Amino acid sequence: MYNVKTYNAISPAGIDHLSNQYQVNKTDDADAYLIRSVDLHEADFPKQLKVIARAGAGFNNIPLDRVTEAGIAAFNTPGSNANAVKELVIAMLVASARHMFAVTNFSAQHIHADISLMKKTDDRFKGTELLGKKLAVIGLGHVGSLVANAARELGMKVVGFDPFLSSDAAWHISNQIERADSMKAAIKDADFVTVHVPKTAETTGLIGAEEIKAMKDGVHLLNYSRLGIVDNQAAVNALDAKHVASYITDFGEDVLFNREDVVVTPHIGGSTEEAEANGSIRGANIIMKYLETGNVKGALNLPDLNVPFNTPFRLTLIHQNIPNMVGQIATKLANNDLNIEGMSNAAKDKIAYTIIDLDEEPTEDLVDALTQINSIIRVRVIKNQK
Ligand SMILES: NC(=O)C1=CN([C@@H]2O[C@H](COP(=O)(O)OP(=O)(O)OC[C@H]3O[C@@H](n4cnc5c(N)ncnc54)[C@H](O)[C@@H]3O)[C@@H](O)[C@H]2O)C=CC1
Ligand SMILES: O=C(O)C(=O)COP(=O)(O)O
Repeated sequence: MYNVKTYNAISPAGIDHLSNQYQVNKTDDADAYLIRSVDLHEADFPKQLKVIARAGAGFNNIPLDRVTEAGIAAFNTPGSNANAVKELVIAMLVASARHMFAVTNFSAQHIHADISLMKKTDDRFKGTELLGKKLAVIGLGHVGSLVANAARELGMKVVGFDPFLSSDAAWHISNQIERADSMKAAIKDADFVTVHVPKTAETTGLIGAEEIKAMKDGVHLLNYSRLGIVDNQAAVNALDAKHVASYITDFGEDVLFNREDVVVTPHIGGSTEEAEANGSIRGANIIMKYLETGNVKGALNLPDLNVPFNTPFRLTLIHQNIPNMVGQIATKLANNDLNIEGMSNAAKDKIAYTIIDLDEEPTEDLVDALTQINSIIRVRVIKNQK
């Protein structure tokens, strides 16, 4: 039986997807965590924790260095909630162009009045259309590409900027999206700017005072990525100067509250029934695959290694990516008279991962001996359940 611990509201679809070999939230001493955006930076991890699956895209809540040092595999589920974010961003584009937040406030305050009369004397709620306006999309991954394509479908001119665009992501972008070579080129004449990049040291403050200054007067700015990617104080200064028309973000901060020109949604970009179910089912699949086979695809801190599991036992080893590791491991197995049926190895940056298939069960002494090799981080024995 494997133990899974969940954090945040995890869709029951993912919990129900786990096989009967799994029990959920019965103990803190879990083999796997299934999480959303809980901040794990200060968390201690139980010794037997082997995998963290983040149901969702952003993984800045996981202390990847510390998790890797503890031999814990970490995964996210990029794309599982991208459509949810896209739909909300499109809604916010329309809402900002049509002053929808000021309009609903006005209506709420004039509940008994014939409010349709006001528009005959007052044109403060006259909006603009998206058709023909220019949208700059910063970051063209799972979310950004969907936003760009949808805005194009609405008749907007769309320009994208993503210096690290993967070839896979490029396939999903309409050929009608203009490609900018720099952030400045993308934002300079955009009516709307929306940001869809992960939060990293490099993207913190990506949209600061200088970038906002380079935008055109009356721009609408959207941040559905993370707190800190847009410098909120710089955005407020530009709103005060009437340079930015509105700022719409999923990540609130004190400086943003009580302003008519700011809309803060409470981190709900990915909060739909469908997106939460997608993410939790993908998270459950990741956990089952990793715990039951050791195979890895798309981890944040381990290389891909997918080997059909056809022997009764398997050893998996997470270790430093340095010379002679595989030699040392093979020698320990030979010293224990264990025949290697199959062996595969892959590396990602400083970390390597080795899978060894065996007909016989490795002894505890062998596992101890392997664990004691300098630079081996974690050794696991997996019994084939099939
Ligand atoms: N508000 C919400 O509820 C949600 C927020 N997000 C946030 O959106 C982010 C993006 O999500 P996905 O599109 O699924 O991730 P993704 O990994 O598919 O795409 C991110 C893209 O950003 C690009 N990028 C990285 N640094 C860049 C830079 N300096 N300038 C321009 N582009 C850059 C990458 O090359 C990549 O194509 C997540 O990391 C998360 O923080 C994602 C889902 C829901
Ligand atoms: O997937 C993401 O990056 C999100 O921001 C969604 O976060 P959540 O799972 O709703 O806490």
